[in-house]
Amino acid sequence: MRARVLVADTLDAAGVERLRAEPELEVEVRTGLGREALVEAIPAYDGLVVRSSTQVTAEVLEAGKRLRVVGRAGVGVDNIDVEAATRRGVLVVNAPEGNTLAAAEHTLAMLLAAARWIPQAHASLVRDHQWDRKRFMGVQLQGKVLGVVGLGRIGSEVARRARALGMRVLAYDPFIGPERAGELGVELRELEAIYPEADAFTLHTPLTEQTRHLLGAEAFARMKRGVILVNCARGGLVDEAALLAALESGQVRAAALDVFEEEPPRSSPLLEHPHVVATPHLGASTHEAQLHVALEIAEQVARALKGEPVAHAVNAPGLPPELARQLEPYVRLAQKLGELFTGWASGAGAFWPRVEVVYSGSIASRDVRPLTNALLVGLLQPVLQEAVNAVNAPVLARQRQLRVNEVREADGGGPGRITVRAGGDAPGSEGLRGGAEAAPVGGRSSGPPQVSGTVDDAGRPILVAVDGYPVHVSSTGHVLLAYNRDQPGVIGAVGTLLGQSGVNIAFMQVGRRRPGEEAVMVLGLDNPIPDPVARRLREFDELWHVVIARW
Ligand SMILES: NC(=O)c1ccc[n+]([C@@H]2O[C@H](COP(=O)([O-])OP(=O)(O)OC[C@H]3O[C@@H](n4cnc5c(N)ncnc54)[C@H](O)[C@@H]3O)[C@@H](O)[C@H]2O)c1
Ligand SMILES: O=C(O)[C@H](O)COP(=O)(O)O
Repeated sequence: MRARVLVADTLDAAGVERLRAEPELEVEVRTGLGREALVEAIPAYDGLVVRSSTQVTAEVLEAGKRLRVVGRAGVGVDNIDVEAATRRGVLVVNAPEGNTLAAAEHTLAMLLAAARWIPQAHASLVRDHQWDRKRFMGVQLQGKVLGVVGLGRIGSEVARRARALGMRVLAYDPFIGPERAGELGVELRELEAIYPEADAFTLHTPLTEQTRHLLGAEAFARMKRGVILVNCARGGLVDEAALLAALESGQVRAAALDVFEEEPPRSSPLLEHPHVVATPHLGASTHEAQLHVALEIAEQVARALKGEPVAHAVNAPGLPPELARQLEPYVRLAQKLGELFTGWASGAGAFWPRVEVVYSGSIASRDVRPLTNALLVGLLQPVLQEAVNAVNAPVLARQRQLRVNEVREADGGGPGRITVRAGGDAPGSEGLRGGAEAAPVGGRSSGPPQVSGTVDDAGRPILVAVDGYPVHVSSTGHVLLAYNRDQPGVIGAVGTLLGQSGVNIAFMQVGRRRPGEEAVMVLGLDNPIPDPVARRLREFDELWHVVIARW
């Protein structure tokens, strides 16, 4: 069945075409759906594409039983309940680069408009037919101080342009280092220190619980009298009631607003104020920006629905495309090892609350977060009813107090190798199960479980060791894993029983350290082992820890 994608906000036609070019996608454009209509429609879709108008609430996500990805054609994801999406395993992707220049240019346009009363003068001349050259006295920007709050993509481009206008730029961004500020010719300051210095302020942070009402009555009171405020980021960053009061008192000379706490703003007194310059959330509205974000999001939504790695995942670790391609075989390997580990470990009824993953060889020096995520998917999926994926696996692991400790062994070159083993201290972790040390719950006769794998030149996952015993399993399918006593007749007896039950053995390997001692047996099977046969295998005296799994 083809995956269905709903485009719920206006998206450049090129983006819709890009999605429609995917043969396995069926795309529908239905803009302007209200809350109820969206909740009713969403169960039929696997992907949803929005801009800032559609509210992707927990209710929408809950209703979207098939939903796998929400694409935001733009930067801000404050209209998407990312937490709810993560809990439900829905990937959220955005297109953060396509509209940077549009938003930066709009910010400058708004700053200049407010400094020179351009919309007010235009309305006076064109609408009221007044030739009034005294009322609209402006202020010069050259030599003035601009306070930039948030020196990310847009803030940086605004700072560059403000510098070109001859402004001194002071910036507040706790997550940006002085080197970056230095490159931009910007001075980093605490916000408090910028208040009394800046002639104009411009906001460029995301709207989060930390930044909501970042500028309120107290902040306005500390600013220079006659300051200009520009907000082309998010309405919620400013306490609008406090801004209105500051405009009325003249503390704020002018406010240039592209965004509002409520959009569209219903009967906001700010819109009536003569010192307000306003646009209806047009920061990203250039042909160029819309084309870029539409193509960027279409590409990512298509990739996500095909199960391919994406560049701008908001709620899962993202990787640059090249690195993602290189790591892809190891992602598959990590998930397979996770599944096998869970099967092997639970074979004796044991539950291992702590797991250690060791990365060695060429992958040891890479960003291994996607691999650990894939491992979590593999560890959890066999024991959970709900669908587990790279988005919700960390949340589900936390809920189940499963901790994975990453260990990297020096990169000695050669192909990457992943070993998953029981135990290992998760740094900073609380004691598990009432403070007990990492220990299996249940019994196991053959020591802590451990599985290791690598990938071959074709990118196929290879199982190379079980509990430290060397094996080499490359083909995929059903496998039987067991410990056996290394003595004549055991392997033959297993083969006979399986043969009599119609189970064909594709290959057989025995990993042993010394002849005559215990060994690990791995059998590749063309068909699954029926339960009664599995039971009889478990009754063999010379065979123990019999596990039927998939590789
Ligand atoms: N008006 C529009 O149409 C329009 C268009 C594009 C983007 N936006 C909005 O502009 C904002 C910035 O977008 P961007 O692409 O530059 O994002 P970005 O992620 O590149 O930059 C945001 C910056 O804010 C900083 N930041 C986060 N919390 C902060 C805090 N508490 N105090 C100070 N700085 C903080 C981050 O460190 C980061 O550098 C977003 O809110 C986005 O939604 C609006
Ligand atoms: O965060 C963004 O990208 C902007 O606010 C643009 O929003 P829009 O896609 O609704 O124009």
